Amino acid sequence: MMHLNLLRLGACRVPSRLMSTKSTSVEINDKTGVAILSMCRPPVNSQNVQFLRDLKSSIYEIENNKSRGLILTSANSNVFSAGLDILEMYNADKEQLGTLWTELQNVWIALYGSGLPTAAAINGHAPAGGCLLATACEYRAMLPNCVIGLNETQLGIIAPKWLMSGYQNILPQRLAERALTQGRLFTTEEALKAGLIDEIVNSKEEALEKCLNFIGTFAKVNPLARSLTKLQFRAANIKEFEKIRQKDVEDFVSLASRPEVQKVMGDYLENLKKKSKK
Ligand SMILES: CCCCCCCCCC/C=C\CC(=O)SCCNC(=O)CCNC(=O)[C@H](O)C(C)(C)COP(=O)(O)OP(=O)(O)OC[C@H]1O[C@@H](n2cnc3c(N)ncnc32)[C@H](O)[C@@H]1OP(=O)(O)O
Repeated sequence: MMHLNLLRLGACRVPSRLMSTKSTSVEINDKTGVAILSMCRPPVNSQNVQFLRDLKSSIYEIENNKSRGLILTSANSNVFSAGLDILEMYNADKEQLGTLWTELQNVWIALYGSGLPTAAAINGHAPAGGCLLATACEYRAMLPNCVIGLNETQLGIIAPKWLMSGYQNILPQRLAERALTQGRLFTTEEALKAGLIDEIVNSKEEALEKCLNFIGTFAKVNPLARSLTKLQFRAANIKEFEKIRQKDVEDFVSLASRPEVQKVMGDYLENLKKKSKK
């Protein structure tokens, strides 16, 4: 209840500090100390190089400002994030592909490895890279009638191990393996049943409130002890990722630049465009 009141106050009277980049905005409520990081790259928060750089710098800024927690959400009305910007991968040269993948890695490690309590207010669809961001957080509240999941195999591509880490942290091994091999997109209701999200909410405001309440559960816990404990759970995945980081970029570039993969991207884009014009 106290957190709810603080949130309400935050909407009107409590001073808050604002920071923004071209495609993100951050509001830190001075009373709660919690930062709300909104992704705002219309129409679907697709992840291009600039967007990923903005996201990374906002995450580090929040971390360096000693905020009490980070809530990730979207400024768009029905999409949390549509994942990697396929337009930026299609017909791109190897250098551009390498840069895109490096920036995706940078954002993931910034969020997954953050010592702060992190929560995702998933106010829209979260396929592929959108799911990656949500599952890098510690808690998820999601609106009904949306989808979330790692659908890479449906696109004929493979999500590398680090990209599956968040998923594997959350889902039982058997379920994670099945969902990843099927490239399954879960509806909100299925995601709750599977444990991929923590709560279904009726509005973005309620999602933010639930996230704030989650972060509030650590109010009496020593922040350093909390953070080190969290990172102990994540250390093996982070270490594994650091070992293969450069090779992973090379593998991605080699896969994504193959003519048959480029053709899949072109066809996929065309279908997306046809669908959006209907
Ligand atoms: C595809 C092959 C990639 C091969 C590379 C190898 C990679 C290996 C590891 C993989 C790791 C991450 C992969 C990814 O993240 S790939 C991206 C996967 N994303 C998706 O499959 C989501 C696609 N989008 C949707 O399903 C829907 O857009 C939505 C998110 C459910 C929202 O639906 P909507 O009805 O609200 O909006 P819609 O009309 O579909 O779209 C509006 C406009 O946005 C364009 N658009 C949508 N998604 C993307 C995207 N990911 N990249 C670029 N552009 C996108 C869409 O085309 C519409 O544009 P326009 O209005 O027609 O111009």
